[in-house]
Amino acid sequence: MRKKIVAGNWKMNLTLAQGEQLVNDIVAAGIQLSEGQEVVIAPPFPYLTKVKQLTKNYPGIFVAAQNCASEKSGAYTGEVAADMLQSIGVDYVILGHSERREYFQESNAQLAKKIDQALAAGIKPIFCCGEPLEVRKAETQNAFVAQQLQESLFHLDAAALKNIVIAYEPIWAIGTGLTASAQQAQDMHAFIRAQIAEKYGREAALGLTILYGGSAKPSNAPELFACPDVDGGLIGGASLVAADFTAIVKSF
Ligand SMILES: O=C[C@H](O)COP(=O)(O)O
Repeated sequence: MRKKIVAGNWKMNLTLAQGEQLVNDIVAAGIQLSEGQEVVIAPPFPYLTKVKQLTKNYPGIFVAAQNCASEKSGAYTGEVAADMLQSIGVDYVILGHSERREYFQESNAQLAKKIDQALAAGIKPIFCCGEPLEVRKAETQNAFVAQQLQESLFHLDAAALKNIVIAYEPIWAIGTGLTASAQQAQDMHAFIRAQIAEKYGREAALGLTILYGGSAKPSNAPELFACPDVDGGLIGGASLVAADFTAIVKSF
């Protein structure tokens, strides 16, 4: 059975004190996770160690970084290497978020290098893919997402792919209040799984965790998570409010 994950991406929000309060409120909610269910918290870099420390006694709660460097080490001022993240106990790293692609010009090829760095460090990538509105309007979203997968992931072998989580995030639904319908999410998730099956075989595809991201909230999470190919969510805005995030986790 594949893993189910609800991940909270704080993006560039909160002070350390606010982040600590949020994590304390989340753990105090006493979420009961079943086997194979995980909660992942992705704070900004400076808070990773603190969040790891606050969650270390809660099995099923993991910590993610929001990015890592495409190089291993060296003269790259301002960058954070995957090995550094591993050295402070980070479990996952979000790679290829549409905000990184848009504002920091991250390409599919560069993301392939980041994926390799993360895997070499023993950190599991949460690889984000998804189409902008004009692509959705032109109904070419499948080809767009297939290219993202091919150019950033398909150089991996089947063993490496087992450590990848994919997050489908239609860009038109991120932070806009517009959510993909459950049917739109299911259709794309099934398409992604079919792409993986074609390249890596049915067993690999069935074992792959695929998250949905884009204006997910307590009111729509149950319907989205009920879709057979939706294995949880990558939550932005709603992950900053403990009551909303824990309500989404309870929709597993
Ligand atoms: O990483 C999270 C996604 O960008 C979704 O953000 P959102 O829930 O605020 O739309």
